Amino acid sequence: MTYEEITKETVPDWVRDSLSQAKDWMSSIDMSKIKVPDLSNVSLPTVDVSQLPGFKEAAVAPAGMDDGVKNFQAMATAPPPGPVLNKASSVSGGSSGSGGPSGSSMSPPDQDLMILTKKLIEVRNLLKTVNNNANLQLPSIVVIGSQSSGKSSVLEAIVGHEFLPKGSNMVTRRPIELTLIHSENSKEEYGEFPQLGLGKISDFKKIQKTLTDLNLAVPDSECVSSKPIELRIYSPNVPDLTLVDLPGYIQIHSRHQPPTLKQKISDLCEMYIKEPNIILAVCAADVDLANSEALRASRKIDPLGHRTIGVLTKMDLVDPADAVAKLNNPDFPLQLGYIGVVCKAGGSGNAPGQALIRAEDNYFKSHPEFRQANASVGTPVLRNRLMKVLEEHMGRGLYRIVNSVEKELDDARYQFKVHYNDRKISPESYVAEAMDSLKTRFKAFTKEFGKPQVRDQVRAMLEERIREICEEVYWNDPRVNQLPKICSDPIWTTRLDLTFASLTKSGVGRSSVQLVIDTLVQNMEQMLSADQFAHHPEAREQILAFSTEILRSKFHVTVDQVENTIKPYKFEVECTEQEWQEGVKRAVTLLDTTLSTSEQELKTIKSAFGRRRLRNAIAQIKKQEKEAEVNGLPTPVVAEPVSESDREAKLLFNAREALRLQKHISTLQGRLAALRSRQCGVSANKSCCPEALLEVLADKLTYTAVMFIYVELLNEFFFQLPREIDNKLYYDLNRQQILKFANENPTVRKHLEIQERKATLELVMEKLRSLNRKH
Ligand SMILES: Nc1nc2c(ncn2[C@@H]2O[C@H](COP(=O)(O)OP(=O)(O)OP(=O)(O)O)[C@@H](O)[C@H]2O)c(=O)[nH]1
Repeated sequence: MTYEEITKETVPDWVRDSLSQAKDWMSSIDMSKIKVPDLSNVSLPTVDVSQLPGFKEAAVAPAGMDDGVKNFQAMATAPPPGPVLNKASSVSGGSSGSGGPSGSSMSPPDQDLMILTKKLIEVRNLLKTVNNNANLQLPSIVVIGSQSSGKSSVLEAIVGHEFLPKGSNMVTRRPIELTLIHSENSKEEYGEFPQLGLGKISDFKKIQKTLTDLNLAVPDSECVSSKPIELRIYSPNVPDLTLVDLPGYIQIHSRHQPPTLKQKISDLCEMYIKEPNIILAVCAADVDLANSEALRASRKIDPLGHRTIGVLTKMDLVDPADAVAKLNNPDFPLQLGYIGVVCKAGGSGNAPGQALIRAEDNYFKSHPEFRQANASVGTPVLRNRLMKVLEEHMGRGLYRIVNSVEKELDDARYQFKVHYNDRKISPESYVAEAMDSLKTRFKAFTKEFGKPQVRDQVRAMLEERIREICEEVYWNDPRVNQLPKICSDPIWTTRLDLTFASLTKSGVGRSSVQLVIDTLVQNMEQMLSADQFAHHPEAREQILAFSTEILRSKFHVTVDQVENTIKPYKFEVECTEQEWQEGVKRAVTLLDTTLSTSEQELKTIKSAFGRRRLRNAIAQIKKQEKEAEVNGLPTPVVAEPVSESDREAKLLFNAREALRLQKHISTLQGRLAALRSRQCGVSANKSCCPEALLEVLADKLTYTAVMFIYVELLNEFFFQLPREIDNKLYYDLNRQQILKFANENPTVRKHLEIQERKATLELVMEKLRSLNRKH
């Protein structure tokens, strides 16, 4: 391509101007002082323009300049890449020329070569996060070969480190998807297992150990699994490549291995060597190529050898002349050729790296047969060829992948529009929204659960207690109906004091605080079971735990406060006439409800047994009771019948219950009449109307208790809980926990997935378009 052709195309004006300026300067300077690289097949003037005064300033890319322009700068200063299978990379110059695997960083031609591959590897990694659609696959180099053919040694020579599992017990059991990432500006070399999230591993022994463990985790009974292990290696000494190491082909299975193993390995390899992947068929040079399983498999799937590279390992183990002859393998010619390597020099085995490459280079140089035949040999040559072939295949697949990504993107955009009306969310916004809605519901609850509601609860609890006390002390005593006449009798005043004490000393503080706490916890549980929190059991438990924690921390102090403040009522209660009237009213209501409950129970018994039968049975019981009384015997007890079929016993039992209820109803009616009488209209007659006095007392206890429960417990809880929710479930969460929380909700997970897929595909599309233009 001529200078004019180059500049006419996609080059921005400022670059064209700089180059044209450079061209003018060239004619005015002394060419003899300038270093002239070999640009024989380019029609640019043979000059390294970067050496020219003023070029550097002009060529510094302005911020935001895209990679295409940067590439062009590189192209302007470097010799152009040769054809894909450049014979210059044979033993005559290639083994030392293309940058050793563990030597310095890539030389400029390699950098150029790698840009498309690098970008497409990025694209590939992005696509992997979207889905496993076969149409979105970019080519990888798949390494196949018989066991011990030297596959691992070749891969390690390319990487420059020993990191693959070793051992006799079939240690490669899963595909290892290896991505090599050339990190130009860093000296750091490390590996990462993206599926495991172990972070950077700089020790290659550790990488080897992890790989071995992952492989050996496949049980002996299965021996092989198709689940790949992903490994990424970052280094300034590796080219950008994607490789897959597979279990080696076997001839026969051993005693402990499954009989289907041979077939399983073949199937696994066949799955991987399909289009668009490139096949690296590894064969040991000391074995007859006609028997090579790798070549056999590749011939089946790639009969014309368009995408197969043959690698002959162990070249040192055969006569050099024979080795050269094997490289031309006429039985199965490959368009991408054969390359010979020695990955274990001197028989002792060098660690992969510089020393191994030097030893290999020495070996090939020390045998003139290779030089004379201009044979393609050496790991650097192999490495270079892999880069070129991968780039070429990636370039070829570009159009196909652009189309597939476009289709996927259209689909993702459609789904996003139809299902979510293009509404964007983020895991963070979802967490914030979930917490806000919880806090809003909590606030609504605090309004609903004000002092009046708490008071109702505590009062209802004390009413129940009054009922129990009255039943025990008054309503079960037959003399109580004479009370209006005999209430000044000391026996009744003493009883009144006892009743009074049993209410005030019954642990009102503890039980009222516990009652409020139970209600709060119950409400929290209800709140957290509703809506979105139903999807977040862990967060729900956490909120409940710190709610209970706040309440627990306030429990004792609130109980003490309540008990202290109600202490004066343990000795006396003063009340106004107004308060007394209110007390009487409440006592009447209490008796009314108790009365109607008893009446209802009696009615149920009557309708179950019939009035006549019941009357007769009651008469029989009364007779028995009379006889017992006459004879000075205790009242006969009728036990509850065990068998449902014992109808007679059941009747007698219920008759006794009906008798009790009749007496009870009569007592309650008597008490109601007393409470409604003029006698109970004034507070001076307390001992005649104990129910009213207990009601007055309960009211005072309730007001006092609720006041302190509100101040010490509720206010604190209402204030602290929203802050705890913010601190522990919002600010404290790391990115991982936020993602986990959001993904627990299936609706949100789906929304995020489609949104993520769309965003990734848009990014991929952008990268692909820019690459496509450059390509
Ligand atoms: N002499 C010599 N030995 C080699 C060469 N390449 C590999 N070897 C040796 O061959 C043996 C097998 O090599 P590996 O790289 O483990 O072979 P593999 O194909 O990965 O073996 P499996 O993973 O068991 O299938 C090892 O002892 C290597 O040291 C070579 O170029 N020359």
